[in-house]
Amino acid sequence: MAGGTAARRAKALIARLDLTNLAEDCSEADVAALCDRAETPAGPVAAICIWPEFVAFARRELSARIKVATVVNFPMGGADVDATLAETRQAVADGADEIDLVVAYDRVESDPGFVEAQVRTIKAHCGHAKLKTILETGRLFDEAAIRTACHAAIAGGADFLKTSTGKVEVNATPASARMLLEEIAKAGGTVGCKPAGGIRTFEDADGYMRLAETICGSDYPSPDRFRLGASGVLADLLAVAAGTERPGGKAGY
Ligand SMILES: O=C[C@H](O)COP(=O)(O)O
Repeated sequence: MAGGTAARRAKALIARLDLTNLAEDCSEADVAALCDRAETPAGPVAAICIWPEFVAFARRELSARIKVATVVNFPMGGADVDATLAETRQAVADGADEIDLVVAYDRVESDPGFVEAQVRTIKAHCGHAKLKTILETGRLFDEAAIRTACHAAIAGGADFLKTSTGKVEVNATPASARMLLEEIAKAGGTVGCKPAGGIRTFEDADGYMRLAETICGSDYPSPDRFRLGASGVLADLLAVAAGTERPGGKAGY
């Protein structure tokens, strides 16, 4: 790949990044540092993704051009719908622009209608906020279950399909992202896609954007339709964008 191309793609990936800190011990100081990092030398990231208790603080810290995303029913996906609804309402009232909902993934195979209804109910209370549905693909039994989860979330009105929480053994994989993108394409290509979890390098990130371009078309992965959820890829993307030495001693482009 030519250097200029890699640098351009790294910048494009930064503009599509949900810069994440969902560490158990995340503090307000960590969120303040995340807000600072979100305005990068290569331009702003798309969003930061943080725990709900930090949404109001982050909204005050960040310029309006960077979205605040938060998580509900996270990470297990097992809370009842009323509890998730309360979390969602509070997050929206606090200024969240995007809600990342863990769907009831353990019910996908036995009762996909429950997942569809869960998504529809939460979506109805998102107001202006976009709803990203975390399918936790690494915990779904097989390809058929992943595709069923996609159908349920899309039917429920999801704005995005997101692969993973980043909290289980198997997070985003090219195979799972491909399934999400294929189902999005079949449904008309308007729903967004967010591979998340375990994305650490420019090559990982760019591979997902290339998949999106291949499956949904070169115009598909705009920042309002394609995101990457990652806590640990920004430094590598910045190094590739700037043509400087990459973390871990990888050769620069
Ligand atoms: O939603 C995004 C994920 O939680 C981030 O996972 P990661 O820490 O493996 O990058």
